[in-house]
Amino acid sequence: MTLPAQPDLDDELHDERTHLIESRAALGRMRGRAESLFAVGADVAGDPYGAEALGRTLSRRVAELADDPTTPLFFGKLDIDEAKYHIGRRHVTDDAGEPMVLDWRAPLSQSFYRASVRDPQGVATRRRFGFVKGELTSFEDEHLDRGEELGTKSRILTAEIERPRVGPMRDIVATIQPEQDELVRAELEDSICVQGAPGTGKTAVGLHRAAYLLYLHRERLRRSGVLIVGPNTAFLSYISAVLPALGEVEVQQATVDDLIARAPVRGRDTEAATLLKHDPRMAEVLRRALWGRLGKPVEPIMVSDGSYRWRIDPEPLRRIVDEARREDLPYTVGRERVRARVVGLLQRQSEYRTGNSPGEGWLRRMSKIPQVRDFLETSWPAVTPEALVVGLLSEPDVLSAAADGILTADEQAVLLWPKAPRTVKAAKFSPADLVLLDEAAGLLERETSFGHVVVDEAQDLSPMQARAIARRSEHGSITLLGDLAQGTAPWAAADWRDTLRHLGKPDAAIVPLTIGFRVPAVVVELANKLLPALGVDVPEAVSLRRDGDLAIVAVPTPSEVDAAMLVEVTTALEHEGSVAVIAADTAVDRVRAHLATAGLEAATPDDVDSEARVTVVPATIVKGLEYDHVVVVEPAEIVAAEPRGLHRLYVVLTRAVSGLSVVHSAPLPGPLGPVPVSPPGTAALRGA
Ligand SMILES: Nc1ncnc2c1ncn2[C@@H]1O[C@H](COP(=O)(O)OP(=O)(O)OP(=O)(O)O)[C@@H](O)[C@H]1O
Repeated sequence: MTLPAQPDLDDELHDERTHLIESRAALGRMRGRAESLFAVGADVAGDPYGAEALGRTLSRRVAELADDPTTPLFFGKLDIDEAKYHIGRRHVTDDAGEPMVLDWRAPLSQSFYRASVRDPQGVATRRRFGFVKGELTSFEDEHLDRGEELGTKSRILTAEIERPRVGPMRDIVATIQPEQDELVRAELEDSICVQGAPGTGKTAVGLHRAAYLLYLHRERLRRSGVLIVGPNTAFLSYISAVLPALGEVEVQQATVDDLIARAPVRGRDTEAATLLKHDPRMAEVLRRALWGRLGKPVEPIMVSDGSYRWRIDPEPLRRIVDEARREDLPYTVGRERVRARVVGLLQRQSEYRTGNSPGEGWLRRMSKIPQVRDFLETSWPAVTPEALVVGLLSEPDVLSAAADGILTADEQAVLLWPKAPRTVKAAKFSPADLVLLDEAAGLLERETSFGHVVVDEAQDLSPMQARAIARRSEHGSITLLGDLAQGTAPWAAADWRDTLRHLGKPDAAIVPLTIGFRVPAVVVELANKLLPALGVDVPEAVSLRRDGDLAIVAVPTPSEVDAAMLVEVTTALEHEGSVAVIAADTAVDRVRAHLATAGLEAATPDDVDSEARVTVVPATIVKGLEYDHVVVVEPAEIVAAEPRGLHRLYVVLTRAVSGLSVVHSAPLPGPLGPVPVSPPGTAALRGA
């Protein structure tokens, strides 16, 4: 490793700074050219549609070329076969088109992440740059050709992961680790499932994979789209800046609830009904309820057409219905096919008798005549997802016919609404009904499929939610990210194969990530005590971080908890970085009020741009988030609040980047046991 301390190194640093200034200027010119093209775009495009499309492309290009002066334009350099390549966030070329900075996703850049002494990939020297607020301040060389390799001991990697956290998530392009890079650069066709302990970089990997795939398959994925699914809006706003910083401005982000929100939620369910509605058996019940609506044609179709009479007997009608049914099409598509075939039979009779081919108008008229409409209404009736679900949940006969042999009588009773709504429109759907509506909609019509879907915190997907995502990725691939130990939903997965099956990707590879970049070793050690009680088989996290503090603060009575919390918050505020107070949901208002009386206004977790340094976060929202210092209030209360409370506590205890304080008056939940007081890091037991 070399540091820029000697004169020749200073010269090198100077040269690198010059290259940075010149690259920024070149990027500015690229952007200028894109902006002037954008300005004249409307004039050169031949028609309004062309102008619109061109305008969109050019404005996207302008946005992609934005330069953020606070982040380095390049962060690394490769010395390969005497040639030198700077690696950065996007391609920058000089006026002659010669590369000044290579995009980190370019094939050549892969060696920056993967080359090693054992497999140098032609790299003689790998250089990493240290930056402060966009200013180049240092560099670090590994002369692979001389057997020098730093791995995770890189000073620049250490500085990056120990950096105090503030605000939203940042990209990790400068320090992606080899095992992460393999996932980021996996083929578009490959669906993968990443099982990783807290802070192992799953979210980071998923977002960088999206950016990588968009780079490599730009046109294809722009057409089909890339979707990121996260657990809640606080999480989505936390990650929202990462892809734009990588130049990707068109990726959709949504929660599963957003995806399936086809009706307003106005109703509630019992816990038992919610569970049942998320059960994959409901897919079969709905399927039967829908297809059970088909009727056997018994009447002929007889049509008077001017001086002609056409007739189709029940037998050919039955054949048409049976054949269309066997084709296994979405219900609505099948219905239209039946209509078209019936009209086709009428057309053939007409051609045979008149010797002429009837025109478009005749065909349209025949497809709408009452006889054809009535036939369809009895043998393949029109239905909406809402009508199907309302029928199932409010008509005992419909439910028992569809659920026979699938749901017990008791289960059916749990599902049935006490009173049927007067009309389908008046139905009050619960959140769980929305998964049924989405399933029903998927039976009726095919969803458009994204080219790639990244699903974060996937351990909490119910089978029915997984099916909703499967419908949106039928022709695409998936990156599934999660940690079975962090499963808090009642239907949380115990085995990734089950989730993958529901997602329609049963053969996806399951890949572990085990190096923790967030949580200090002393805190990981505490959280890991919960693992044996969580009932899942996952590898423990191994923290890269030797720094960090843990304090367990015991107070004698509940009334003293808030005061102790305030002391921890105030102490944490003496250091750089964000501070979060995480409490049981029911305690959040009280905690917030206590902070306010001390003059500390606290932000809410979805307000990532807030000036406030302290955020109060309900335990149920904190999944996927991280804060520099975390104060956990009364763990026993967090555990008691829900059936999978220990899993929730595991999530809560693994949010801290530099320090964790646990404040309690009730005994700590069993598995936490005695607290470590020895190195690594510092752990302290405080108490009144
Ligand atoms: N290669 C890396 N270099 C620098 N920082 C990294 C790297 N990988 C991950 N990190 C950082 O570690 C932290 C945790 O990453 P991330 O949130 O992606 O983990 P996760 O596995 O999704 O965690 P959780 O299970 O808690 O949701 C983030 O601050 C991220 O930027």
